[in-house]
Amino acid sequence: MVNVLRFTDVSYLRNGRPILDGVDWTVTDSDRWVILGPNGAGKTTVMKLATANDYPTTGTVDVLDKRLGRVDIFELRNRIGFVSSATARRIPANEIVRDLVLTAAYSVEGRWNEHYEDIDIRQAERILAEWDLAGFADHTFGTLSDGERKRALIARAVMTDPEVLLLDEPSASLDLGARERLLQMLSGFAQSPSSPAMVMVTHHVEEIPPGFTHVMMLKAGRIQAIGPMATTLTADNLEATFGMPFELTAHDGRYAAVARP
Ligand SMILES: Nc1ncnc2c1ncn2[C@@H]1O[C@H](COP(=O)(O)OP(=O)(O)OP(=O)(O)O)[C@@H](O)[C@H]1O
Repeated sequence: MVNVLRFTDVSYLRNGRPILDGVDWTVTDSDRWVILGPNGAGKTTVMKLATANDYPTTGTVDVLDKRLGRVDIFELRNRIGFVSSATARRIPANEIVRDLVLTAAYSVEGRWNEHYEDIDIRQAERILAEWDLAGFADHTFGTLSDGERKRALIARAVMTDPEVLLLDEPSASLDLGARERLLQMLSGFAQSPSSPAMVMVTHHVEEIPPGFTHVMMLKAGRIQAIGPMATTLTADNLEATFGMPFELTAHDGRYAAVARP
């Protein structure tokens, strides 16, 4: 078991306000984590630290066994897969989907003068098929639906064989069918022993893919509950995190929560 992420007593202050406070969290290579919490709880800030895009104010963050602040973060970022709505905004609308995935191996957006190896081309084709994008390989990113875009960004993120895959609200804005298709794929990916550690931010228990093993529940920058999914995702912890009582049901590894009257 290898530690992929380790937060030790992490705080993150802005304008004198704690955005994160006393966060202790360890992710090992076989873990699949969900970070759940209301708007403004600090979920995206956790992702910023976990992707080496920012530093804690106090406490320490180790990413892939390297202490932030002491390591060349560019070397580290090549080993991290990250998908967020901001990632999508950086992709030119005329980028060809096959190139979008293929160029990840060379850490550039847009295809320039790289000489691609056959092995990379085969890997890109395999990953496109795995994420149900084979039929879109020659399409441009700008013509894809939201669901197809999300899958294309995940395909790009896994192209480099990252040691951790971080997804910030991957199913936000998707219609029911697109969401369910994405969740099925994420669930399959999460359950494969060859997949990297995964961390996914969401607002909704309905969006937790089966196969995710742990949950961190954040409220106002502090951990409200943390641990294995089965024992930590409870109606009581949801109430403590979201500030209202819920009826929580679980069926075949999927969860649903509705307000208790
Ligand atoms: N650099 C910053 N400067 C000032 N305030 C910040 C900064 N970064 C985050 N915040 C504030 O910290 C709080 C937590 O933000 P964050 O984006 O991490 O929350 P979140 O849980 O991801 O929210 P959402 O679910 O709405 O995306 C918010 O109130 C936000 O306005």
